[in-house]
Amino acid sequence: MASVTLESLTVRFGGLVAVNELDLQVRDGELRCLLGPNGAGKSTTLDLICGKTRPTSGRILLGGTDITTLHEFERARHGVGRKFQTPSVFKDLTVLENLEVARSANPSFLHSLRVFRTSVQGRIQEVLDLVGLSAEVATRAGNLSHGQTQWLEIAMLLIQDCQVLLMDEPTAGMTIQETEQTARLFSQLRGEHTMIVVEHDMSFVRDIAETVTVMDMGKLLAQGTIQEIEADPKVREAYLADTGDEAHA
Ligand SMILES: Nc1ncnc2c1ncn2[C@@H]1O[C@H](COP(=O)(O)OP(=O)(O)OP(=O)(O)O)[C@@H](O)[C@H]1O
Repeated sequence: MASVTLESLTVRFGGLVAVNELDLQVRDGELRCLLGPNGAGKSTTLDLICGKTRPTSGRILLGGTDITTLHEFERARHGVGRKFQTPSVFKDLTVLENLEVARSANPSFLHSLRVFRTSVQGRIQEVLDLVGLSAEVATRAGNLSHGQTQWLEIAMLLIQDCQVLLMDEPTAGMTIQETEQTARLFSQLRGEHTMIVVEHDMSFVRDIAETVTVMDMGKLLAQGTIQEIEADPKVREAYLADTGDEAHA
């Protein structure tokens, strides 16, 4: 079970309440889009879930387990993976070497046994196929395109068996083709992983969205299908007018 539940989650930075009594429930295997204007608290919410930031109050549950007080590395061991806006791949290593390093960053008992090496290699191949990097195994990560670098970083989370994928603006800087390929990848990951995706690209959100959550000033502003969200006057006022995307709403 990898559902994510936030209960009245709050974090203060001095006088600023960046996330304010946020309640959120994301089902096991769901792909949830998180929208909102700049400074709404979206990235901070991901920081709270992965353990980079500690809440002032409230609870975070993974499945039935309260992970609120766990350190970031302990949450990673529970399968929580975070992809930041700036990719953190090793540029001097090949695609394959990056995946091997990622795999060894989360060693399990079975992983270290020789007999399982073939299955690890099989899994690496499976992940490479999934993210579309099979032809690039020997390419230095520094020579990948921007989109390929993002996919490699996602592959590094998948190879660590992350059940929960927290993605912060995964398509930022991508070409239209790369964005479309990322939408296809996310559709394949849906059902297998619980995903929370912060995005500003509304056409991408329309392609991938099931339920959309909109935040504003640290609070939940609206939640529903993309059609409901785009028709919601509160959302149009607080957010969509800013994205230049209101014509589609
Ligand atoms: N470590 C921190 N210390 C102090 N203030 C912070 C910290 N992290 C975030 N903030 C503030 O909290 C608020 C929410 O920031 P956050 O980055 O979560 O917004 P966001 O919705 O992700 O915005 P954007 O779409 O611009 O990335 C902002 O006012 C930000 O300046």
